[in-house]
Amino acid sequence: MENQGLRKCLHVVLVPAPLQGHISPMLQLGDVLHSKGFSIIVAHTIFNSPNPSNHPEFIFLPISDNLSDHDTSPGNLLALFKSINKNCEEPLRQSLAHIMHQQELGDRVVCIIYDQIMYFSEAVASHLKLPCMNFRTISASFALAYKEIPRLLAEGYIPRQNSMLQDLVPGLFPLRFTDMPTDIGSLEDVIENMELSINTRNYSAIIWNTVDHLEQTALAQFLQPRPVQLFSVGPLHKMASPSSTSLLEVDTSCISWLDKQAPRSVIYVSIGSLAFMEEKELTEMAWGLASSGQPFLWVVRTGSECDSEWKLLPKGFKETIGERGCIVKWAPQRKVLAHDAVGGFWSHCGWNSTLESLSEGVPMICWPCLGDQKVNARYISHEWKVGQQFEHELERNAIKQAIRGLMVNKEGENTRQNAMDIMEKIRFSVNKEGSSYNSLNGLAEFISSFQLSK
Ligand SMILES: O=c1ccn([C@@H]2O[C@H](COP(=O)(O)OP(=O)(O)O[C@H]3O[C@H](CO)[C@@H](O)[C@H](O)[C@H]3O)[C@@H](O)[C@H]2O)c(=O)[nH]1
Repeated sequence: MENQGLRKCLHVVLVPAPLQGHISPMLQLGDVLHSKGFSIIVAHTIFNSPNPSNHPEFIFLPISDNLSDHDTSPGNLLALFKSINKNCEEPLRQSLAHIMHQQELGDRVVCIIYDQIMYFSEAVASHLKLPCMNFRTISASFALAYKEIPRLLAEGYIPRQNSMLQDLVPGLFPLRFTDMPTDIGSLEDVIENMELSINTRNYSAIIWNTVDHLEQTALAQFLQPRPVQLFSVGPLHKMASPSSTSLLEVDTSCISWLDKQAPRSVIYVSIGSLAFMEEKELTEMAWGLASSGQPFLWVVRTGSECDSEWKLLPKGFKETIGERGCIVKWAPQRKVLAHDAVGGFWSHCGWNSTLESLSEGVPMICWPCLGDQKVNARYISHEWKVGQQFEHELERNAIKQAIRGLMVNKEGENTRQNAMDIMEKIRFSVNKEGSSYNSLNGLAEFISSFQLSK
């Protein structure tokens, strides 16, 4: 039962991790909770701060972090997460204590919802005697694979010889050892990071940006042997307002270019906010796209030292492709994937991109780069069968064949049909009485109950 009038005075504190793939779903969660009547406080690091002007309905609370010059390249992520957890606890505690003691908020702050990476928030919640909830922006399938690493180590399955990396992992079908998340840092780092998140399990519930239809089995397995209240409320971008959650400036000019392309003819290429292509890989990708014969929209991210994406691309490429290719630094991805002209997505398989593609019925070519992406790619290609995994060296002929295989050849037709079927299931889950819709209402009731029990 909705009780929006009562909720208006209840404030929920969100603590997003300062990375694009984490901030977006947290702001979307804030948006849907706001639509359920709650007031939203976003307690964010100054480093990679979200843009408050995109969300005038939220209160933004900057937390000092000493992170101004931190590097978000993949090799430095674990160090970044450790710095955040070391530096941010006290500033968050002080900022929240301050606003809670202000007359107008009083005891109306009801709970903290924190990104899994921001686990220092648990100590803050405990200090302020607030309940807290853990928010997951990754797939449950990945979380399960990560959680199983100690078992696989104890049973002697990992580390594994290179020649046996294609074997299936016992108990984790369809994953192979090569898909396992043991490359996030050293194996010790993986274990330490995981221990930290397991040991800090004092949260009242997990909120997961996923869909039961896709991940029910992984979710159930993940929750064993210590079940906890779970709300699977994804894909959040389908339930939130379309306000921008982007940290980078979006180039919308590609939409008018897409308007001129034939339905389902365009291959969209993007590898998210963290991964980069090396110069040689960019060259191969460029000539692979050129020789595929398909129109393409390619997000080529430049480092700050290079002001034009074209400077990174091979000589003669621009002239060769003419109007057939559109290159941008950062695209309005959700709009792009929803556009009729887009027929395929060459993706790194970040979880947000995966959910965004599945929600629009766009089949994928999976080119995972880091972290959870190999697990997602395996599920996309072998469980949901909505994509084809690219496992060759990034070389122009292989790229051309993969693109034509998905976009033109007969083999892509089944993949496309599966993607359309999954799109329908996702639409059903976010509509009235669907699993995510119901889960979101359950979450709103759960949060309201914190106030009643005060
Ligand atoms: O030109 C672009 C490219 C991307 N995006 C958006 O950026 C987000 C990218 O998120 P994601 O696909 O999850 O990739 P990453 O940014 O790489 O996200 C990190 O965080 C995710 C969630 O934890 C993980 O699944 C990824 O592996 C990890 O790299 C998506 O919402 C996209 O819509 C744009 O708006 N414009």
